[in-house]
Amino acid sequence: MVSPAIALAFIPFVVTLLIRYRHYFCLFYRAVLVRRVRDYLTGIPKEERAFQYVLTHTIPGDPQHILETFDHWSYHCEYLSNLGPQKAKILERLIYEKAPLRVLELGTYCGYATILIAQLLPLGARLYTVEMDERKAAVAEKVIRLAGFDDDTVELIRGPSQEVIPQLKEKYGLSHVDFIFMDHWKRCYLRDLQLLEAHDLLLEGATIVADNIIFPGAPHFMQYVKACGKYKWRIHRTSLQYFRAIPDGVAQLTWTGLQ
Ligand SMILES: C[S@@+](CC[C@H](N)C(=O)[O-])C[C@H]1O[C@@H](n2cnc3c(N)ncnc32)[C@H](O)[C@@H]1O
Repeated sequence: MVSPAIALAFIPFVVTLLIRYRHYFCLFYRAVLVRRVRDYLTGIPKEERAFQYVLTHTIPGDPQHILETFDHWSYHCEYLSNLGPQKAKILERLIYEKAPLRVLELGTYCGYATILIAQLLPLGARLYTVEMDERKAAVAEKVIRLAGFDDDTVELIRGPSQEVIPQLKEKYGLSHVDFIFMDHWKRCYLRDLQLLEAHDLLLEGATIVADNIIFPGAPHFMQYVKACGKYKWRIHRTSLQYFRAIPDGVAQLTWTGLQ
């Protein structure tokens, strides 16, 4: 049995922890607890609820308006792990600068970054986006079509990245990519980067953008990038989507072509 005096001594420690990490608790509350309760009460998955809101509040065929509607939902209703408006500016600038023709996105989710990228692509460019979760892919498909993009501009590939990447050349006719946006599970970043290298999919000078490099972080991926000598890299410091108080970063790599 813990004596009341010892228990009392812990109170300042617990209070300090709660104050210091309040934003992370808030994230856990919004992203996990609220989601579970609403999933249970409505019987509809969170991403489908978000889509129903977007469908009734947005202008079809206007990708920018769809993005704003998603942002409104994520700020005011339920947290979604979309790229969000701050990081969108970083990605937007890079797409403008690089004007890529063959883009690969790993982790489509609801299609937020997909339509952000697709609306900025030069004429004749194509975006391949990979999602392994069938329910999320179904929502993304509806969002992509709602934004007005057809199969020639955006191809949604259903399946885990580790199975899709080795098939990109033969099955999807994608000989090389010049821009990659990695935003799937962070533990897959390193494996998939090495898969892209092994299957000779990276065009010299290709840009790879990897989200959530600080929170939750991808330390093995960054260690490899820094040590292997095959990439030039930099980190764009920003904050977690829809949580300005939680620091995060987006990594920008350039493939030098050196094996
Ligand atoms: C953070 S969300 C992506 C957000 C999206 N890029 C956006 O900005 O709107 C991560 C998504 O990656 C998907 N995912 C995770 N690991 C994957 C893998 N190995 N292959 C394909 N999809 C994956 C998850 O199902 C989830 O939908």
